[in-house]
Amino acid sequence: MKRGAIDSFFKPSTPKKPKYEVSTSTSNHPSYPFPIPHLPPSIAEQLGFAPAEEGQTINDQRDLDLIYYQPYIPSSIAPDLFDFLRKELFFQRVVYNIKRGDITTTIHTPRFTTVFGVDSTSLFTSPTPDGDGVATLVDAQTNKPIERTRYKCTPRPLPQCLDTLRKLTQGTTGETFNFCLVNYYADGNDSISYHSDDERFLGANPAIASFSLGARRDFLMKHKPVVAPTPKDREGEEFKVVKLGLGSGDMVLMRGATQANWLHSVPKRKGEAAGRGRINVTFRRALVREGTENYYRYNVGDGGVFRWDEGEGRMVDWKGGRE
Ligand SMILES: O=C(O)CCC(=O)C(=O)O
Ligand SMILES: [Fe+2]
Repeated sequence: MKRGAIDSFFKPSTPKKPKYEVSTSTSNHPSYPFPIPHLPPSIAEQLGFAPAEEGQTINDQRDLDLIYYQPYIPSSIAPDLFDFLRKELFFQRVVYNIKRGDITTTIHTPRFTTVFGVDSTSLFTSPTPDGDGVATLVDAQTNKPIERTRYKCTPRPLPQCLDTLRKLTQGTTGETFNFCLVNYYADGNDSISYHSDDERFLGANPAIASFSLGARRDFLMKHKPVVAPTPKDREGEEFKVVKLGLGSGDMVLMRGATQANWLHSVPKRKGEAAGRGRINVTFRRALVREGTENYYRYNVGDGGVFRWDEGEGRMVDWKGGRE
């Protein structure tokens, strides 16, 4: 008997992770660099059991209104959903300039991003059920194709895989979403700094559903500085930093007064999970065109497309199929 055979006889066999079966149907659109396969049937089927756990309300500090699903995506499919999205979506690494007075600063977004969706003034017609049809952008009121000048950017419809998750999330939360932003944090050096998603184009008290897949990362929240106390502010009130160690499959719904009053971030980190990737998927609702322009500007930009390379184990410049 060969040595390896004895080893494998005595070692408890680690079951090979069943790889999902790739769907042959795809979502296509002229704005996509390449087609995106539909959700693998095994993932789609198990999503029927989501949310895997009931949401826990976190509202023990002023203006904080969260529902934390730990997890939302069943643990049986979270690893496959992570692999699928990382492999099948296209990403950008956006660089942009900000001007403050005479000074221009170049910002290198410290993560990969991608975005799909359009604000509520427009909508994409549904493609045919077999997925072969191509969605066209129409006016939400008249249902007529939009004028070419409505957007400077090129809005992209949600692919079936993300639209399935969007509908599920709408059903669970009772909220409506028309945008999907995806972040890929390649390792512990990728991050998002403290900010709030309080843009006017989201309207008052926006609800944002935020999913985590892959490596566990800390999600920190802190109250915005109270500059001019109003009657509802309490003298000397102190806020605690909220720290959620978001694991694969978790979902945080941020709603109510949260965005207006709290900042959130995913800081850089060193150590154990720092070398592994993490995907964040957020669903939001933009009400007006500025939202669409803003989201495409900061999540697509004008640089190249990246795609996951399984052999290299990293995102690589994607040049296929372009003339
Ligand atoms: O990655 C996360 O969990 C947060 C992402 C986020 O805050 C954003 O995209 O606005
Ligand atoms: Fe955010």
